[in-house]
Order: sequence, then C-alpha cells, then structure tokens
Amino acid sequence: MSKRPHSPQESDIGTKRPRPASPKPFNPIKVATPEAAAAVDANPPAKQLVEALGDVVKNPDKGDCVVYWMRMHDLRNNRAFSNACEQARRDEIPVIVLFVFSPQDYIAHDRGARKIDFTLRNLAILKKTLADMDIPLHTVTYVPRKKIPEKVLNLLGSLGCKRLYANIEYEVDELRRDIKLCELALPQRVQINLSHNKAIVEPGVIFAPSSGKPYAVYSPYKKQWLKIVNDKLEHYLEEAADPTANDPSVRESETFGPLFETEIPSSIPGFELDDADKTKMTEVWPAGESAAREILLRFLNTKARTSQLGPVNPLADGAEDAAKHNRVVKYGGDRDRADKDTTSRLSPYFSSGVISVREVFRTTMRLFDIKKIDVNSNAGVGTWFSEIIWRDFYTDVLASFPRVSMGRPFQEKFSAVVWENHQSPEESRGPASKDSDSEALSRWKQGKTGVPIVDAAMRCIKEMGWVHNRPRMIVAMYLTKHLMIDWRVGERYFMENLIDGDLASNDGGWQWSASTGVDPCPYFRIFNPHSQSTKTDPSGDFIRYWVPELSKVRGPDLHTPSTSIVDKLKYPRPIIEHKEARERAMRRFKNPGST
Ligand SMILES: Cc1cc2nc3c(=O)[nH]c(=O)nc-3n(C[C@H](O)[C@H](O)[C@H](O)COP(=O)(O)OP(=O)(O)OC[C@H]3O[C@@H](n4cnc5c(N)ncnc54)[C@H](O)[C@@H]3O)c2cc1C
Repeated sequence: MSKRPHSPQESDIGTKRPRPASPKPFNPIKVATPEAAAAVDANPPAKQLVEALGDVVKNPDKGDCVVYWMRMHDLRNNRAFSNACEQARRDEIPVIVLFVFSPQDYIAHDRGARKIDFTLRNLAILKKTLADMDIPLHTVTYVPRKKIPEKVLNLLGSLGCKRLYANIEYEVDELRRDIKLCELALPQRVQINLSHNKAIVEPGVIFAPSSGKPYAVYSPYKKQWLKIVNDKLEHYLEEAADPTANDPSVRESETFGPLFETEIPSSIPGFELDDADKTKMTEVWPAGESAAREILLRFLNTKARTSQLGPVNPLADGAEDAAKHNRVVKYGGDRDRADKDTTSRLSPYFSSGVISVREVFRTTMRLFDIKKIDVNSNAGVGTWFSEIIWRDFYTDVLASFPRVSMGRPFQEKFSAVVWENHQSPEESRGPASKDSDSEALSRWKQGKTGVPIVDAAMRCIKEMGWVHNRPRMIVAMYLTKHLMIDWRVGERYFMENLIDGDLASNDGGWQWSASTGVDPCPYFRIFNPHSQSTKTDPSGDFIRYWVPELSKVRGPDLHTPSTSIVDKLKYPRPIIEHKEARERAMRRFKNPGST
C-alpha cells in the first residue's frame, strides 16, 4: 500500500495502543475516524491559530537577530521573509533564515522524493542568493516531529532571537504545530509572527453572505473572490518588499558566522531519488525563481510546440514568439488538450512557492493591459485566471473543512461506499508497499490498464512527475469509478509521485473525481474514458508518445483498440468494460454499503 498525504494527529484517531518498548518505524495512521474528523471540523485549527496569534508577546526584547522560518511552500521572497527583514532593519540586527527538515512529516504527508529533491535544489540556489546578501540560510533536521516547536524555540534561544516570522501552512498537523509554537513561545517571551502568503485571498475571508459559512461550491466562491479582489486590487496583488541585506559583519559573528557553512544536503535519507530520475527531474523542472519566471514568460508569449510533449526542458530553444497565438491566448479553447503543450506547467513552482501567484497575476495583467480581473473576457487569460482561483478555493476548503486534511470524504455519507481496495484507518498506517496492491491497482500505477488514455497519463506521471489536468481527471475517475478503488489510494500515489504534490489541490481533484468532495462531479456522471480520450487527445500524439506499443495505430482504434489489435501489438486487454464498470459504480454510490 502506498503512503498517503493526510496526517491527523495520532492521539485522536484509531484505537489507543500500549506504548512500545523500543522505538518503532514511524507509521502514522492517515485516515481519521468520522468522530475525530467531525470534532476537528467543529473547531478548525485554522481558527484556533488565529486566536493563538491574538495572544502572542506584544513587546519582546530586541534580541540579537530576527529569524524567518522558511517552509516548503515558500521557496522565494515572500511576506513573512519581507516582514522579518523589515524588523531586522529597524532593530539593526541581522536576519537569519531557517529551514527545518522533518522526515516524519514527509512520511505523514506522503511527500514524494521528487518534490523533496525539487525543494533541495531550490534551497541550494536560495542559499547562494541569500549569502550574496550576507543572509545565512541555516538548515536543521528535527525528529520527532511533535518536538519541532520546542526544538525551534531552543534554537532561537541559542541565537538570541526574540522574534520569529513564518508563513502559515494550512494542513491540520502544521496548524497544530504552530498553535503549540505560540503557546510555548509565550513564557519565553518570543514573539511569533505568522503571515498568509500562499493564496491571493487568504482562507477565512470569503463567506456566503446568507449563512456566514465558507463556500463548498466553486462558482459563488469565485464570484465573491472576484468582487473582493477587484475592489482592492493593489492590496491583494501587492508583492512583498525585496529582502534587505545584512551588514557583512554578520559573517564575523561567533554565533551567526558558522550558519553560512551549513550545507544544503543533496538528499534526505529515506527520500532519495535514483541518479537517472534526479538527472531527468533537473532537466524537466529546472529550479529557481528565474527559471520559473522564464517559464511564465514563455507561456505568455510563445506558441505551443508538440516537441514539448514529453520529459524535456521547458526552456529548450525553438519557442516561437506569437502575440496572438501564444499559449495563454489559446488557453480558453486548448486547455483540455493533452496532445499539445497548452498549459503553463507552473504547478511545481506554485506549489513550492518558487513563483508568487500575485506576481503571476501582475505580470500577466501588465502584458495584456488588464485593469480588472474578468474571467469571462480577455480570451484565454480570463480562463487561465479562473483555473488559478481553484487553487485559492481548495486552500480555503482545506482550512475551513479540515476533515479533508484527515483522509475523510467531505461528504461523509459516501464513506460507506464499498471499494475494491479500501483505505480504512488501520490500513492507512505504514509505509507504501506494492506487495498489497491488487492486480488492478498495480496495472493502473504501471499504465497497463488496457485503456490507452489512462495508460498514457499514468506513464507520463511515472516519467515526469506531472501530467496535464484533464488526464489527471480521467485517471482519477477511472480508478475510483471503473476499478472502484478508494480515492485515498490514488491520492497517496499522486502525492508520492507528483513534483507539484499539494494536499489542497490534490485532495480537491481526487474528491471531485470520486464524487465525495466539495462541489464534486455527481456520481452518476461517470467519464467514458474512450470518449474523453478523443476530446483530450484528438491527434493521438499524446497516446502515441507515451504508449509506444500503439505508435502505429491511427484513427478511432487508438482510443479504443479492438481485441485483435491489442493482442497483435501485445498491449493489455482492458481490465473491465465501461458499461459493466458504470453499472457497478452507480449501484454502489446509489446505496452506499451495497456491493
Ligand atoms: C486528481 C487531481 C489531482 C491533482 N493534484 C494536484 C496537485 O497535487 N498539485 C497541483 O498543483 N495541482 C493538482 N491538480 C490540479 C491540476 O491538475 C494541476 O494544477 C495542473 O494540471 C497543473 O498544470 P499547469 O501548471 O500547466 O496548469 P495551468 O492550466 O497552467 O493552470 C495554472 C495553475 O492554476 C492552478 N490550477 C489549475 N487547475 C487547477 C485545479 N483543478 N485545481 C487546483 N489548482 C489548479 C495550478 O496552480 C496551475 O499551475 C490536480 C487535479 C486533479 C484532477
């Protein structure tokens, strides 16, 4: 069974067990009980954190330095860093950047080796950039994860720091960690300053006026989002001020000088990439803010290229400038085409915070002379903005309905649906083990289901750590409705393999496809993968690229090859026929609990 991303607090899930005599491998249960999830929903940790922040130390001593705790979603300049620099400048003391590696959190959240490698590559670039400004980037590894607040505060004590800055992470575990940090910092007279940075509109701002509750449906959320942002455009799109350099004398300090020497590791034990994958990821997903900006500019200014379909460098030569036929302008009509290089491929950069979503909006609006965000006009630009707003929506959902961060369906009524591979609380414990995969699950992961579009997409993920949105929807719907395998199994697999793995968007996408989430696809609307295939890959180039067994097949046969074709080409026969699968899924969803 593969790992999955949700990590409810161990104490409130499952049954209590006696304490082990010797240390055991860290295998947290990742699916909460319905009761635990309901209790957390009733008093969301995001709300508790806001309350805790109202109670922090008001006038701490100046101390010897200000620390900015950089987190996994923050790998560039951002609000917390900028605030930390501003405070350090005012107090005429240095700013120190801290990054904490927490392998237990990576296990609990199913962080994949590719995403961790991407983080390390970005940190290595940041380390150099910051050192040029005499700002040390210091890294530490802390285990167990529950002790992180104490350990961070101890470190602050040894650095003489009285003010800590960080951006908020909205997963339940991380929110609870920060609540504890605030509590423990009080008696030590350390001020904790936390900022919202991930989304354009932070969670908790958008409510349904009639009920005063957060939205669980995208359209009214988007409508409110547009109103709020357009009313205060400068505020919502304002970029954090650039960091200010430290005085070079910081390098001579006995306390701070050695922090410049901490090396960014090339891997984290237990999350190593093999050499070939590491080389490929470096080529396909170049690290650093300037690479991210260049990828954005290519999307905004140049034409799609078929040569960019596979695992290739996004900045490869040969992009053709085009004012009218560039990818963003064509996005409205082409965004569902997996056989073209139609989308921005910025998701890894957004999800690790290598590029700021506010900067992306500002750059795009400047280029197209847009004064107001209108998702219904400006050709493809409006549609593209609308897609990015989904990211804000799912972040809001994560903070407002924390059950989705605990492995529970948003719609609890569907928890009784019978799955072929069920993800029960007890089964969710433990590291990934392919041994317990059923044959169907194993074939899905390997891209050998016998459905060409599904296999092409799954092979693309395996090879690149990324696939276009429409094939993600198709494979997620296929796993949950055709194979009737628990969405949490697929969600874990995505988290482990995607370079853009993000709990909010991944859970949102999976629960949409499984019909269990906020604003989901209704359970009776089951994609026919063969007709979806003709829409997303009308040229067949995507399938032919990723499924070379079918590279000579043309026309409709490519999407639904006959038994004689597949047998001849040694391509697998489908695991299940669409009609049979559809009937089973309808039966099980209509009466959750029945088979
Ligand atoms: C089952 C499933 C799982 C997913 N898992 C993730 C994930 O782990 N991480 C992730 O970033 N996205 C996820 N998505 C959303 C979406 O597929 C990717 O963001 C998109 O394919 C990234 O490609 P792009 O950057 O070229 O997107 P573009 O089309 O260029 O869109 C620009 C940006 O908008 C945001 N965006 C676009 N579509 C969505 C969406 N449906 N939901 C949320 N944000 C969106 C992304 O940040 C994306 O980079 C998932 C979707 C599904 C159906």
